Amino acid sequence: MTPLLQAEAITKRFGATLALDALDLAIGEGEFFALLGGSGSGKSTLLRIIAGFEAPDAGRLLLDGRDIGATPPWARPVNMMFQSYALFPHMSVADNVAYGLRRAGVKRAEAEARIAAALEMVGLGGFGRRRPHELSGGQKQRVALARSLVMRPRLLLLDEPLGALDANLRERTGFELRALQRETGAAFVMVTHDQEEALALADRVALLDGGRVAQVGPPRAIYERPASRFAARFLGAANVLEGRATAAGFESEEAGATFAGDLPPGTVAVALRPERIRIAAAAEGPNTARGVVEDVAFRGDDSLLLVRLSGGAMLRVAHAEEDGAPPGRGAAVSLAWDAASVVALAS
Ligand SMILES: Nc1ncnc2c1ncn2[C@@H]1O[C@H](COP(=O)(O)OP(=O)(O)OP(=O)(O)O)[C@@H](O)[C@H]1O
Repeated sequence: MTPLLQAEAITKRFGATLALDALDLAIGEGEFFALLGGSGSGKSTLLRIIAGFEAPDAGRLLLDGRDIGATPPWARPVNMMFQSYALFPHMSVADNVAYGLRRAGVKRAEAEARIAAALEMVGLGGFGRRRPHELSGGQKQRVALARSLVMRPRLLLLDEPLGALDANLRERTGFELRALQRETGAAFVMVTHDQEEALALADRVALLDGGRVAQVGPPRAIYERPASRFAARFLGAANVLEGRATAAGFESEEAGATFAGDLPPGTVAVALRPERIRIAAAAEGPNTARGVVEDVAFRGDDSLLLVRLSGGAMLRVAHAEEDGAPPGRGAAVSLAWDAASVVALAS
């Protein structure tokens, strides 16, 4: 099957800055896709290139297998919802939503029906006559969404769609975005720097680093199996321990531990999630370590322990509430984990 959108070796420079570095990506029909990365990783630049607001220096952009490099933004079946929402303050909600339809020459009766349906879809039926300043932040965002959806794009680009919302509204809006995506059947491509948001919402996540895709896959797969030190640290803040592969497994001097498991020869480091480490009665053999608790932070469901290992490395350990009171600061602890929890990193 041809993917809806393919980016092939897209490169973009701004002066001396390489914003996108021969980036490859494929997005499927009706997929909820997240572009995740830190500041300056190239997320917004990629979004703007897909929308057609920016031209790449090299590489191709294909939609349904056809090159759309020369297609102007308005002629692409793509719509972008900006982080600022970019509503026209002097226009009513309905006129804001109507804007694209007018420009596309859609007849009045059809336009009115589509505007009403789009406002209904985002839960703003009856708000058509209001002005943007008479709306809350969440409602403004819905208007911006309705304005995009009314154009029936095949691909909707969302720049930090939850960024301006408070914590309560973020969760609700996240679920609503997914429902809208299923309802419309459009592919959604969301930019975010928030890994939790990307993992929670997207069918697939591309982790960007320095203008390249560091890893791409379904949330669970990239969370459970980060491929590199960067991915392991970025996604769920795993512990990353350096060492070398030996006959016994993977020896980490800084951990004072040997990691045994399914570790390929090219392993340069291992990742171990805080919630996969348990306090043990004793530390003997592989997949165990000793250390001293340096600090404890209560987090509700669990406590996060900072444990200084005998080899010198600091390990983050999640101690579940149901396992009783966590050891206190200064306590000497033995730690253990299952071989299956050790993730081999090749770079
Ligand atoms: N118009 C521009 N002129 C010069 N440099 C730019 C321009 N747009 C982006 N850049 C640079 O390109 C790189 C990628 O920027 P981009 O905005 O795509 O990153 P981002 O991942 O979206 O970051 P953020 O999360 O901070 O928005 C950055 O180093 C940025 O400074």
